[in-house]
Amino acid sequence: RPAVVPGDEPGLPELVRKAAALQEEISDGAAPNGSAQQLPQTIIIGVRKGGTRALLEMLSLHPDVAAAENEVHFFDWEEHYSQGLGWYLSQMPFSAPHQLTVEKTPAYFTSPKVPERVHGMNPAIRLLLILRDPSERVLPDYTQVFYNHVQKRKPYPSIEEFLVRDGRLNVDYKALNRSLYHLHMQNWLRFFPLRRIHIVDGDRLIRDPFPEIQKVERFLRLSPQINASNFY
Ligand SMILES: Nc1ncnc2c1ncn2[C@@H]1O[C@H](COP(=O)(O)OS(=O)(=O)O)[C@@H](OP(=O)(O)O)[C@H]1O
Repeated sequence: RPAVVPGDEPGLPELVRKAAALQEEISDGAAPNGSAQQLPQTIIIGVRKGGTRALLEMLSLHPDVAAAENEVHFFDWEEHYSQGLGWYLSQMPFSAPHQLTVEKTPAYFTSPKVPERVHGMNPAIRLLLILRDPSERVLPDYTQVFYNHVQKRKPYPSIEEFLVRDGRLNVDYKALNRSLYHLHMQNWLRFFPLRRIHIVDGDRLIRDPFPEIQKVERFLRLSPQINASNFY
């Protein structure tokens, strides 16, 4: 249970006013077809290697969704966060007023400062979190770094050397620590009630994506537009 359950709406009118002012400043009247950049109304916060790219691509099938192509790293990288919401807005795609803007940055889930910062932007935001079997997830997390080293012809320790230290599981190993979902979840629940966080089952998303995507549509209050025939 969250220690603090903030009310949903306080601060929102102020945010909307700020965002409108920023949009005007940034889009400079040059937006195509009356579209504009909007701050995201939903964020895929993680987990790294959980299937975040697949989820974003699937969600992009919906005509009322506009997705930022790249990982923005606004709330977790100081050099971005220090530039303020205007910078964040400038990273968003142009969208029609009825569209939802979404960005995905998997590192948000495990960055302790991020929940408070996201809450500061919009306490009513809807968060998407895709999780998969935590022990399986560690492997691609290790493998990505391993391959980076191989490409540069640099040596890299075996995964066993990272996972076990002094005969015990090494929870300080980053790839393993990211799989300790309950620890990271506690940070989010201090700022957001559980009903604001929709958890996608990443293992099911691979086996049978359509039902998982239908749940996401309902959570985001999108009309049901994605079909079973979109998946083959
Ligand atoms: N439908 C579908 N299509 C393609 N890939 C899928 C899909 N569902 C899940 N996955 C698996 O997602 C893993 C990559 O996760 P992310 O996109 O979150 O990675 S990253 O954090 O952005 O680097 C990556 O896992 P590994 O194969 O274990 O590396 C993908 O296989």
